[in-house]
Amino acid sequence: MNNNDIMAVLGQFVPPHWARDIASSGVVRDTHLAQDTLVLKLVLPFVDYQLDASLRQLDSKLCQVSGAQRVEWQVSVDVATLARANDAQGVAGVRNIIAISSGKGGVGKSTTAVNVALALQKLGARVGILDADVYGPSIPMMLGMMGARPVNDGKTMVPIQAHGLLANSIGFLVNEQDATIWRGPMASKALTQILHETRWGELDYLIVDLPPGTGDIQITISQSVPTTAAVVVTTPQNVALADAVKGISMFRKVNVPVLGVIENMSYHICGQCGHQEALFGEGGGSRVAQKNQVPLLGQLPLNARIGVDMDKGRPTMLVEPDGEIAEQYLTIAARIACGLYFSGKAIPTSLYTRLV
Ligand SMILES: Nc1ncnc2c1ncn2[C@@H]1O[C@H](COP(=O)(O)OP(=O)(O)OP(=O)(O)O)[C@@H](O)[C@H]1O
Repeated sequence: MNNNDIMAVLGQFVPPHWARDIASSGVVRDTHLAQDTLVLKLVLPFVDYQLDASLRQLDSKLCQVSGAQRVEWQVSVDVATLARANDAQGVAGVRNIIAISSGKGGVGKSTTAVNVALALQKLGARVGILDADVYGPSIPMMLGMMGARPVNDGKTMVPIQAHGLLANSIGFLVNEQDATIWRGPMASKALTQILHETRWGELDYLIVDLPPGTGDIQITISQSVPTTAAVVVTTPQNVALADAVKGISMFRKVNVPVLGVIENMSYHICGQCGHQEALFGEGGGSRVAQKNQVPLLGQLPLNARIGVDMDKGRPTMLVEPDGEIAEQYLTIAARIACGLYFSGKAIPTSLYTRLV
């Protein structure tokens, strides 16, 4: 067996969502023949969705060049730490922080943040979620954890565990009325404290649900969280799209890379006849994405079940894990994870130092 022939086959294949082919992505750790089986060991620095199926397309070619009868793919994940925006110092144990934002309120940013976090987890990552929406923390409700209180030893907090996610929110710590009167610097100070004083353990991705808008408060918070990259959620209405553009430019001003745009409530599917209708116009999200040279990461339907279930603390990813909507969240999560890796610069993952 000639290894160069095998790498040549792998070098011609770019899996969906990837920016480079398998050979030049540096993920191939070992190739060897075990009797009539070609064993290929890959270690991915990001989580992916449905990679196995696409790798299978290479089997016959690989058998041809290696003389093997079958191919065994051994794929595992060790998520890389990517350089943070502005080379900011990281949070102990947290490899990557992804901010989810929206220029406008009520577009489904928190709904998307929770479902994307659960999707990343389903793809094999260790995931946390930080509710930075100081003026309307909705993560406790969306995770079905209203009234929960993180255990506090005076210095650090143990995050709330919900459906396998580690979560913290201002909503777990103070009354909503108290938070809403905070001004920008106080809100961002409180948030920085929560971020650094939570015992996150080891996380591959920490999803941060930012407050909606593009004003001073959002800028201060974006700068006080050592973000790796951001995602902008919008709906297709013109007003929301205009604010999404503002969101993208806000992140660019503070040098935070934007991984792409998610269009929520893109179209409505009639519960009776299945008819699909673009209630708020078509193509808005993709126009914004194209114009600003970022990918459109996905389009989610306006679906009463997403809203009703979420408001009861039952995210769609959990209620219908094998449904069409879950599949869309999984694809979006894979695009985010791949985009983060291929657009960033991997840095050494520092050893987890326990906060004491
Ligand atoms: N795709 C969807 N289909 C139907 N309902 C949705 C969808 N996405 C979100 N919703 C519902 O819309 C409402 C607003 O969603 P959410 O709280 O996630 O928005 P938001 O952008 O985070 O709002 P804000 O930041 O202003 O608090 C919620 O009741 C939620 O359940």
